Amino acid sequence: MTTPGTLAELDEERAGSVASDVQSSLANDRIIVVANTLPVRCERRPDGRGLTFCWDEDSLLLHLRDGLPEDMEVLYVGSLRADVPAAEQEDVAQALLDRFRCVPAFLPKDLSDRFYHGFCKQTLWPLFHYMLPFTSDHGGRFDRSNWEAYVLANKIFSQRVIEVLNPEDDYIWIHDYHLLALPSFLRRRFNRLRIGFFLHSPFPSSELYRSLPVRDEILKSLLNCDLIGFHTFDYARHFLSCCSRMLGIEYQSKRGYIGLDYFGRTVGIKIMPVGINMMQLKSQLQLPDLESRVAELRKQFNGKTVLLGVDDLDIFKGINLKILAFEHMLKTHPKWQGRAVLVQIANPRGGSGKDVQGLKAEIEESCTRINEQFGRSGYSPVELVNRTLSSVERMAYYTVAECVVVTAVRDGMNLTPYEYIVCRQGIPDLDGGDAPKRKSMLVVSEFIGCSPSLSGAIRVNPWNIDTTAEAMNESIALSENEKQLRHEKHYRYVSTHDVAYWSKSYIHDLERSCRDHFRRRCWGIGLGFGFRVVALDRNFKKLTVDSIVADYKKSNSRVILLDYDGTLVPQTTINRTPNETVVNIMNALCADKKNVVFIVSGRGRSSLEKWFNSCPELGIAAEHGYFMR
Ligand SMILES: O=P(O)(O)OC[C@H]1O[C@H](O[C@H]2O[C@H](CO)[C@@H](O)[C@H](O)[C@H]2O)[C@H](O)[C@@H](O)[C@@H]1O
Repeated sequence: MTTPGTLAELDEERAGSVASDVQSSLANDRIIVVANTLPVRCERRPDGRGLTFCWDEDSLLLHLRDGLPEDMEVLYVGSLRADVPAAEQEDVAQALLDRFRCVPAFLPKDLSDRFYHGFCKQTLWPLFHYMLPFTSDHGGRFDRSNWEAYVLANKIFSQRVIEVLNPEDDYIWIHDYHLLALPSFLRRRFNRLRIGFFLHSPFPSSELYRSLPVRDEILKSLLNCDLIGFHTFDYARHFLSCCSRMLGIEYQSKRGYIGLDYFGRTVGIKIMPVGINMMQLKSQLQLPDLESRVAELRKQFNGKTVLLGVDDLDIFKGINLKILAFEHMLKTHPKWQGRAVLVQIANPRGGSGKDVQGLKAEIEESCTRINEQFGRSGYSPVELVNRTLSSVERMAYYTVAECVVVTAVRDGMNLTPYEYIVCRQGIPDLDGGDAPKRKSMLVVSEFIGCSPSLSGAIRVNPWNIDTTAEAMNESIALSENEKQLRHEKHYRYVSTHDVAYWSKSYIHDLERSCRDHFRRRCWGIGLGFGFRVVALDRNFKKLTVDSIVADYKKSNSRVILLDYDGTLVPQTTINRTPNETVVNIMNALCADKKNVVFIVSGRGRSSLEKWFNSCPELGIAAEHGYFMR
């Protein structure tokens, strides 16, 4: 289990090495950021003719640009949150490319449903949040057609990438669980492409992950990347143990870097929790609307202590557990009756499936029961806000809240506590009076990615209603001084580990992981007898003999792998024994200390050993690798 200290230390160590040489070597390169959705909002014009677009300022992917070198071009590939009829797609694609450097992937409706609502939301989302998806509630079986739709959708994303790709100069950065199959499609085409991946959701324990029928395909696809990023040490650890148990691939750790060897490449593992966009949040704190909204809320909750929850309406956010814990707190600490209010914002963005409808009904029922039992004139203990709030409204709630409570049963990261801390720092006159005192309190689930980074938060097991109720009581009852100290500690961390810090660190490691792609040279040579040489580089491009000879002379360490039939002897000959020239060439190659030479063949060991008896330095991998000399 990692501690905040060790994670932070690892960050600092790495950040120190985000040196200017890396930044300058990245300048003029281009990065293609691929995610399920583009960081643009679109709306149909009121007259129904065409769409209008603007940047989605709430999108994390939009702000990762802040950590990249200024002159690094960023291109986005992803889908739009809108149905675009086929007749409009070309114009929309052109407009998005020209104005936003965005490349849309249009998926047919049926495919998109089976990809997103099917495999993403019915299989991967529950599994990655520790719920076995193949129970009777979820159809009782693995739906292979949804997986096929997922693969096909990923292929369509890869085609959009390939259309704009410059394989020698571009970096690819793929995001989240929707696109786990994408690296395979890209690597298959471009062996030297620089590919990074970041998983925003949790990666579950191997004991759960192993139940997925397509577990190997997904792991292998991820291993086609050069760098795989996770929010926490635990998610990375689970991934590594899946690779070990399911694929037999072990990792090595050297000077703080973790790597796995896969088909001749080292795949780096990066642990780096994401942060928020400090600049954007700070500028929003200056908005005049915010002040007036804060004043309204202060009036509404005058004399009350506000505990706040801000969650997507999703079954893994533990919203009902929070409401039940609050109810328990009112019972066990009656002094809060009439004085404490839980405001729960339930953002309906998450979806509208059967699960979500059931969850909504359950939450509403709990709220009604608590308000009937403890409410009185002018006091409703639980206020449920069942709509999507603007960022200004959300910030106003943060500003008036004494404590934020996150009881998700699993969440990749969860940035609600971070936003809250910055909002509480931003408004100086929280207490009124002369000396502004900034304070904030957090109760957070131990099952969410931000938990290890927030050492001043009260951590809870959200399934335990009693201890969560106690934590809520403790958080609001703590001394003012203690609340200030915890706030200061959190603010220091959150303000220095923002989204720009995250992307800067990620791209630095991606560059480092890919550096030796261009250092190591690799050819495949087929000798057709009659001595016609066909040499191919890693991208299957034909090479000239001159360029091979030049590279050969330059290199200090060479591995030469030779097939036997069709390479050392003609394919058509009946006598398969190598002639004297071939044996001499083998010995000459082996005599050079810079060379390691192997014959790699499906032939039996006895004939190869006999034929090359006079070449003691020559390696033999016979019988398709079952025998090695
Ligand atoms: O619902 P989706 O469209 O499938 O997207 C899933 C969620 O993506 C975002 O959350 C994820 O990334 C966050 C930042 O790294 C992380 O805090 C969170 O734990 C991840 O699940 C988005 O913020 C959510 O609203 C989406 O539901």
